[in-house]
Amino acid sequence: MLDAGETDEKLLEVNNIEVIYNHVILVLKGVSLSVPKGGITALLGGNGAGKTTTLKSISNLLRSERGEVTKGSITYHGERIQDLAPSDLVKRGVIQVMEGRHCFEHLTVEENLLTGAYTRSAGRGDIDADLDLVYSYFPRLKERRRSQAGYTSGGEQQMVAIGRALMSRPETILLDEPSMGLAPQLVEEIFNIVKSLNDNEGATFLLAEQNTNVALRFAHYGYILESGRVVMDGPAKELRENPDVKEFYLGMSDEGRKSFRDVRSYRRRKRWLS
Ligand SMILES: Nc1ncnc2c1ncn2[C@@H]1O[C@H](COP(=O)(O)OP(=O)(O)OP(=O)(O)O)[C@@H](O)[C@H]1O
Repeated sequence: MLDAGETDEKLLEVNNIEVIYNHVILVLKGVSLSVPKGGITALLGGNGAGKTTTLKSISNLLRSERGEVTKGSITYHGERIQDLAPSDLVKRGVIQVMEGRHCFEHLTVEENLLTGAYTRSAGRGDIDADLDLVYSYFPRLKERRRSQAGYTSGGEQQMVAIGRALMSRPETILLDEPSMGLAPQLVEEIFNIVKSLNDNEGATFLLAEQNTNVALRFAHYGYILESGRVVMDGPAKELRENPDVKEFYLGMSDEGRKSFRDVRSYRRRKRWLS
């Protein structure tokens, strides 16, 4: 059964992609995933698993890092998007919010938001209406609209980064590690806003997150990446109940602490998969 807001229309399809950095470093070894329209899909995994690389492959931001998709394909609404410039992709409705917030520190909060509308030819009236929409989701940003972004808190900068993405009126938002460096209460606040944007505006999300716990509470579906491969995927509810996910990603297990032997057999299994 589909959760509220989620449809079974496939929007974004990543088919068996391989990514190589600097012509030699193989980082993604055949990643496939599919993002339904109106859903929140989570890309999970530890440091270096390949989450950011997957998002950048989709948004075409690899080239500046000497990275390249060498095999496989990526389609959006059935159209191959691999050769599009990132700005053309934004025009088609796909935008990435980079890890680490990336605000223009010397601009005010509102000026930062306005930069998000640059790909559109909308008039001032439409843009003002979109600003109001962003402020309705992030009332804190309205209070701080005239503050220099560099002097706002980490949580507010994350809100600016998401708000700026919203200004391009995206259909799909690729959100990289929204919880990074934020206190638990703020992480909860950000994820609640993601959920309301999904519920009320129908925004589709693909989010990369190390915080499996919070991501699986808010997402509809999850993919777990390890060493550049998807090792497990399923509806978020099922992943939350899966004993291996509980043990290795959520830090809990039904049978109490597993023995070292069990851990070793899991590691063997992981090695076998990689
Ligand atoms: N520009 C680059 N050149 C070479 N190797 C890279 C580059 N960017 C990333 N890598 C390597 O690719 C692998 C995957 O990195 P990636 O950033 O995609 O992982 P991640 O799952 O997002 O991890 P994190 O949560 O730490 O950001 C890592 O081993 C990393 O060292």
